[in-house]
Amino acid sequence: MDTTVVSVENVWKRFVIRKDKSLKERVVNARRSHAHKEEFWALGDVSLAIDSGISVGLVGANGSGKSTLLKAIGGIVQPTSGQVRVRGRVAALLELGAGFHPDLTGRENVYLNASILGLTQAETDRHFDEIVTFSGIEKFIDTQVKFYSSGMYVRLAFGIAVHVDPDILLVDEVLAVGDEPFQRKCMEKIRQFQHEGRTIVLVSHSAEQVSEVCQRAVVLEHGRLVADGTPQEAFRRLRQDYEVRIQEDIQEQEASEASHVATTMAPARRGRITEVRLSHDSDGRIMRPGEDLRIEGMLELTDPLEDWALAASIETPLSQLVFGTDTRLLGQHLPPVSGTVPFAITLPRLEIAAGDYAVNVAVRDSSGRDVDRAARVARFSVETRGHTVGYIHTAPEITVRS
Ligand SMILES: Nc1ncnc2c1ncn2[C@@H]1O[C@H](COP(=O)(O)OP(=O)(O)OP(=O)(O)O)[C@@H](O)[C@H]1O
Repeated sequence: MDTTVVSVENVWKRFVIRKDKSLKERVVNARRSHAHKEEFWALGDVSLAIDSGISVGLVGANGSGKSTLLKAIGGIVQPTSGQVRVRGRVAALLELGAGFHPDLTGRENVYLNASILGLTQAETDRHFDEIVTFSGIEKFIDTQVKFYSSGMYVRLAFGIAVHVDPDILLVDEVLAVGDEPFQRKCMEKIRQFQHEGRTIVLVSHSAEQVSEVCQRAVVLEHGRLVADGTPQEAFRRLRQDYEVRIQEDIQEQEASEASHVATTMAPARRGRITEVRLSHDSDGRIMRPGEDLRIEGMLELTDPLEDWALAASIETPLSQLVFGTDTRLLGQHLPPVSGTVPFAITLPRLEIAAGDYAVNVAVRDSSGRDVDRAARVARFSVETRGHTVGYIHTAPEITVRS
């Protein structure tokens, strides 16, 4: 039996962007057809088949085509070429307010939306109270939606989407707009949907959310599907790409700082952090939780340092701080140094979860100012046998009494 409910075959989507800047330019160029238009391919040859009852995450950098692909699945965007086939009723939660008429009240929009999604008036009557209660906006149901806050929009849209009995639910990032209790409620509803065997396609930048909800994730890059696997595999791929971009940004920033120093009277650097490496370099930078992480490097000082501090931190590819400290915080007084100074920082028994991490090192003077800061100067990956989410690693022991 064919279990495919969403089939995307060699889909390409071209947008035409007008390059005119002002109204005057538009009027002047109105008759010259192509000169001021630019074609842009938001999707390039994307193929994807989704089985019934599966939850799939669409992930990728800003502008990579996730929303466009979701809209193509929802039938809101027509592919320039290729085919999208969908079996079953689709409910889509797209960007804020999409599908709502601003001048109509919440109540009128519920009926309008439900009828677009294929419900009769009688069916909508039956679900109406549930939708309003779920949304928690009883007081505002007879207010025009143009006066709603973004959270209220999402509450009502989600309320409608989940009560129209969809076989396939498409969700674009919007959930992040709701407050925490509402997000929790939405996640519960999504879990209930999964339990009932419905299919979910979720666009999200949150690794935690995709890992929690989806069994599968696909990565888009410049409109192309570049990876398809478990959420862990997808985010690993994405983080490698992000790491390359972050390194490029850092290099650009350093180059511009250097040229700033060269062209202005900015004070020259008093020292540099060089040759930073991890003790795991020889081992392909793969660690297991509970191992020691040793960071070694050199300080090349132009001026001697009297009262100074050495700092180290670990962060994720998305720049979330996992751990950080410096010798001052640790109450450790470092001896005066000058010239070339080797240093080593050991973080013993690092119980860190599987993932990719970057190391920052900084040297600070007596006033706490950076003498030098080596951002994302070394990287390592941690691999574990089992699967957990979050930043810390532990091997849980779970017992159940029966
Ligand atoms: N209606 C449109 N007209 C012109 N260009 C568009 C249109 N919709 C999307 N695009 C362009 O297509 C590209 C992909 O957009 P899309 O919204 O699918 O990306 P995304 O991966 O969802 O991004 P984000 O993470 O920022 O939400 C972007 O460069 C965007 O500017």
